[in-house]
This record gives sequence, C-alpha cells and structure tokens, in this order.
Amino acid sequence: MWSPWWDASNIEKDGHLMMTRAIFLTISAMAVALFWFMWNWKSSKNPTPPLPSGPRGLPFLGSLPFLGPNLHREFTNLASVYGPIYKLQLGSKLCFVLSSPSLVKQVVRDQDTLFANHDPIIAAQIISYGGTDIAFGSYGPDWRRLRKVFVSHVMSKGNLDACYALRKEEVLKSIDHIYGKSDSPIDFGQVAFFTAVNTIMRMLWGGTLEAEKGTDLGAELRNVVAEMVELLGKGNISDFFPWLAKFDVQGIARRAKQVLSVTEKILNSAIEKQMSEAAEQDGGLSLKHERKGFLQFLLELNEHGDDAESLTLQQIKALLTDIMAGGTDTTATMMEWVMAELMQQPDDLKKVQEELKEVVGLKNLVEESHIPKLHYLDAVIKETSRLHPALPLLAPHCPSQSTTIGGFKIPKGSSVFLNVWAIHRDPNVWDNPLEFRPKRFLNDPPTNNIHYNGNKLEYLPFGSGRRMCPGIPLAERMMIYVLASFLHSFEWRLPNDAKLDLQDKFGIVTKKMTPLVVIPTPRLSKLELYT
Ligand code: HEM
Repeated sequence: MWSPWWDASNIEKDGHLMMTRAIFLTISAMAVALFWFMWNWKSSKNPTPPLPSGPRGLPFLGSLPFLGPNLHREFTNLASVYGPIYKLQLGSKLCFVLSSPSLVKQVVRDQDTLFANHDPIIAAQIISYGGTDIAFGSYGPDWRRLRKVFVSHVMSKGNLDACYALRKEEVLKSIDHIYGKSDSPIDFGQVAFFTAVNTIMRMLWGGTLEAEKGTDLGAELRNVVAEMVELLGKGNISDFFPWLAKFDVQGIARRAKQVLSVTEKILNSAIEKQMSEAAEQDGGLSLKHERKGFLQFLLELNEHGDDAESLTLQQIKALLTDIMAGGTDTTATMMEWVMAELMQQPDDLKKVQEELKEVVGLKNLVEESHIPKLHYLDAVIKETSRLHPALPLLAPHCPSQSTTIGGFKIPKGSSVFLNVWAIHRDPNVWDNPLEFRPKRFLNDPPTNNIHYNGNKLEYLPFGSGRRMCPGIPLAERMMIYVLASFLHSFEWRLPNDAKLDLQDKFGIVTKKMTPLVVIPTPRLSKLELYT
C-alpha cells in the first residue's frame, strides 16, 4: 500500500510537511487548552444554576398521573419532601412550586416585571378575546393601559360610591328572597352566588338592561358565568401537550367558543342599547340618570378621555368579561367560607352580630357607611381568607426570560405556582396556623395592620405585585356589605341533623366540598324592613 509517509524519494519534502503538521498540531492543542481553561474559569466564576429537585415522574407524562385533584394540598405535601422550591414536569410543561415568603418575594418584588405574565391557558385565551383582557393579556403597553383604566377609574372610590345604589337594590332583593325562605334550609353558596352575580351585572350595565327584566337575561348571565368558571378550572390535556390542541379532545375549546358567542351577544346588545339610549337623550353618551354602570362609564371615557385612556370596543368587552368571570365566583365563594367558619365558631358569630347590633341597630338595615366600624366582621373575613384563599396557588406566573430564583434556574416560559395556601398555614409564619383566630387581624397594636394589598408576603389572598387582583376595592366592599346585611337581618343555624364539613375542593376557585345548608330566621325588629 502506497503512502507518502513511506515514500523514501519524498523524504525532504516530507520533512517539511511533518514540521508544518507538528507546528499546526501544537498550536491547535494550545488553542484547545486555552479555550478549555477559559471556559472552566468562566463557569467557575458564573456556574449555571441547577434546576431544583422534584419528583421524577414518568417519561412523556411526567408527574401528571400522580397528582390527585386537590392540587394545593398535593403541592404542599411535595414541599415537605423537596423543600420550598421544587420542579414538576407536567406533560410537556415544566412547572415550579414556591412555598415561602422569601421565595415569593423574588418573584413578585425583585423580578416582578420578568414574571409579569400569567400562564395563558387555552380556554382563557378564547374567552378573553385572544388575551386582550387584563387577566390573560401579555404584559406590555396595551395591558398596562387597560389595567390603569380599570384600577384608577372603574375601581376608583368615586366610581364605586356612585354605584352604591345599584348594589343596595340587589342586596335588598336577596334579603327579600331569604325572608321568603325563613325557617327553612337554604343553600347559602347559591344565595351568595346569585347576589354576587346580580350585583356585579347591575354595576356593569347600570340601568341599561332593565327593560329586559321580563326576559330570562338574568338566568342567561348566571349560566354563562358559571360555564366560564367551570371551563377555566377544568384541567385541559391540550394545555399540557400543546400539539394535541387541534384535536380538542375534551371539547373545552369548543365550549369556550360557545360561551364567547353568548357573551358577545349580550355585550353587543348592551352596548347598542346604551349608545342608542344616550343618543336619544342628548346626542352624546352621557346619560342623565345617575345609575351609571361600568359600561357607560367606559364608553364615556372613550368618547371624552384622552388617547392614553381610550380603549377599543374589543378591550371594553374583554374587560367586562374579566369582571364577570373574576369577580363573581370568587366573592360568592369567600362569602360561603365566612358563613361556614361562623357556623363552626358560635362565639365569633355572636361577636359579629353584637357589633352589628351596636353599629347598625335592629331597627335599621346595614348601609355601606357602617362598614368602617365593623372591625370584628372585617377580621373574620380576613382570617377566613387566610385559611381558605379563593385562589390557593394564585394564577401561575410565566417568566419572559430564563432567570434564577433561590439559587435555582427557572427557564423562560415555564409555569411558576406561588403556593399561598401553604404559606398561610405554615407554623413558621403564623402562630397556631390551623386555629381560626380573627384577633390576628384586629390591628391591635395598629402597627400590626395587615391588609389585602399584598404588602405582607405572609398574607396574599389577592396576590401581590404587578398581577395582583385589581378588583380588591369592589371585592372588599361587596363581601363585607353582603355578609353584614345577611348576618344582621337574620339569625342563622345549621339544620338539626347537619354535620358541618369544612373540606375544600380545588379549582380555579377553591370551594367548599359540600354546599353549606343553613336556616335563616328574621332578626330585625321591624318586619317591613324585609320587603
Ligand atoms: C373575594 C374576591 C376576590 C378574590 C379572592 C380575588 C383574588 C384574585 C387573585 C388571587 C388573583 C391573581 C393574582 C396573582 O396572580 O398574583 C386575581 C386576579 C384578578 N382579579 Fe380578583 N379576586 C376577587 C375579586 C375580584 C373582583 C370583584 C374583580 C373585578 C371586579 C376581580 C378581577 C380580577 C382580575 C381582572 C384579575 C387579573 C389581574 C391581572 O392578571 O393583572 N377580582 N384575583
């Protein structure tokens, strides 16, 4: 076999060649060594953080088959094995669960902007007009404008004060309804839900849809809201395996589109009606009557406000949908939990009712002006929100870039769950956390103040940071006003043979496992107050 290496006539030529090769090899070896050294030096200075540990799971499915239905409890149990930050593979989705105030701080304070997106699930994207709303919209200029309009105008004290008359009318209707059921068992959650939906709808439209009273619009709206809430809370396999989305195996996308078309019909008719009513009156959108709803307010803002505040019609509809979906079931669920806790704690119930008797008097109905004096009821609601936060894992956040939390890598696009349920029940954070003790929130001494505003990371029933609940001013007013009205107007007891059960059932809103059935008896001294 011929080879230039062995050919004697080419010795001189080969000598040069070998020398060149030797030099080339030496330089290459030195370059590789230098690169290797630099790389090691750089990575020893900036080591890539590891992913946190977590359950191994199965190939392809990850931990999906091992998670039971009560995700908040499962996540808390896993934290006792893997610590306050761990990873979880769910289908093709990489998730992280954080369960300590200091880790939560890194998400909602230190890296708030980076974590300012919510995880966009398929049903939510459809219902929210492709994520043009606040709850599922991507963080950016449009989202900021929408949220600003909502927080500083729709939820402003002035605007909420202005529609008190609408809330009051709906609460009085509910009192009348409960009075009609005196001394018989009622499903408290259902009454709370009807009251919350009717009150919120009334605030959305103001007087606009009143002419529709004879129709079943109220029932249609309640059904649509109930369907929205159900779809948002349903585990959708396509969210864990996006390539399955086109098959819509569980029919969730199809149902979400149906819900959207019903909502669209109702919203369009409300907008048309609002505009034609206003045109009849003065050629503009400013209705003369005082019972303005949010819709009219938003349309007026569009007509008279500056560009920085004007919204497209689609954004207005998406915002109204957020209020329907985000504000009704949460508020009603919390009211049911408060009532359930009070049924379990007769001493606290007595204190709440004594306070109401003193502040309001048995010859009067509760007014919102009484609220600032209802300290004990306020503390009861706050303590209930600690033990039973409506969204125990908040809404999962999604980092827009890869980052580090607690020394661990969190890749871009993963889902980050903040387990406030675990924090609210952590003995390192709260004294005797499982005891129902409203006193914790009595603000005594005043330096002890704990509010819903997300400033104390130990207490986050409404979240914290850029994506915290923007509906707090309305939620707070509605919960205390409706509960005070019901607790002042009636005595409440469990049916004789009933056993109180405080177990919960995880969902987008975590509710009581079994409905709370209670018996109302009129408490006020003047019966004419009830009708
Ligand atoms: C007791 C009642 C309520 C509770 C417990 C509650 C709780 C929450 C929580 C925990 C979040 C997610 C925060 C996060 O991910 O960090 C949220 C978001 C939201 N809530 Fe509420 N909420 C209530 C009532 C309301 C009301 C009455 C409205 C509207 C009038 C509302 C509108 C929203 C909206 C639009 C978002 C999305 C915010 C965003 O993504 O930027 N909520 N709520």
